[in-house]
Amino acid sequence: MQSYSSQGKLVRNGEKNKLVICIEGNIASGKTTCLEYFSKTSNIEVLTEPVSKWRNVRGHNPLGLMYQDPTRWGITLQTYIQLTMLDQHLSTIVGTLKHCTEQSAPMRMMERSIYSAKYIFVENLYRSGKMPEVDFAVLSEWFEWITQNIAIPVDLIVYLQSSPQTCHERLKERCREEEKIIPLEYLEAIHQLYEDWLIKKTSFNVPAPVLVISADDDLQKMILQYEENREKILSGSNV
Ligand SMILES: Nc1ncnc2c1ncn2[C@@H]1O[C@H](COP(=O)(O)OP(=O)(O)O)[C@@H](O)[C@H]1O
Ligand SMILES: Nc1ccn([C@H]2C[C@H](O)[C@@H](COP(=O)(O)O)O2)c(=O)n1
Repeated sequence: MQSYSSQGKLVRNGEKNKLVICIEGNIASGKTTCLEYFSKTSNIEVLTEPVSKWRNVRGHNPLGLMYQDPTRWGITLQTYIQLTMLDQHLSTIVGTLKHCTEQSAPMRMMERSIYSAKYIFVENLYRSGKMPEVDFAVLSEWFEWITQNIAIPVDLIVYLQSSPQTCHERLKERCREEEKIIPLEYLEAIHQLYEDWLIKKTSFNVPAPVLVISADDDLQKMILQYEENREKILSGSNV
């Protein structure tokens, strides 16, 4: 079922009252770990990035191909990521949420968003000279059509702000096959784009208030920070 917003954008039925929180941050900054922690909370639907799809679409691995040859495969991966992120933004809550009551509206916590896919990763490929101008133009046309015609509400962005060095250490520990060739400079470029977007707010539209959590700490300290910020996060507020 669908309807239209006051701006004429397509809206999925029943989506209007649901809080949407996006967890943003560099590669291996701890987003999935954060989502796992909050998945134990009642009434939260957690959506991690569909990385398994990016590694296997009908037997092909666009994530691996992109790291091997970004100029050739960047558009392939990013087109697919844009589709899968849109699918996540629009998907309806599945299954029964733990202890869901009528008084407390269900909440969705997502890893990243269609916005960071474009403003961070596509932008990085383009600025670093690894995405041909025509590929960038086509992706931009798609992104603009989607965001102008479909309501993609986000209520709060939680930015896990971490140093590129920390991410590099964690990435090596996680040891995802495709990512073994990622140099520190790549994480530095992604970090800078995130800072310009969410901290300095000088690059692109920020679709929601931003709550910044420093993410260089060990796991125990991160849990303390999540608890300190729990109320803000669950009410979709950064103040
Ligand atoms: N606060 C932390 N301290 C140390 N290691 C961490 C911390 N948070 C996550 N990790 C580890 O770092 C790696 C990347 O974390 P992950 O949550 O997968 O990051 P992301 O989802 O942002 O890519 C994983 O191996 C994870 O176990
Ligand atoms: N738009 C995107 C989003 C993610 N990636 C890459 C970066 C990582 O190698 C992998 C998963 O990210 P993580 O959750 O570990 O931060 O996908 C990309 O290239 N473009």
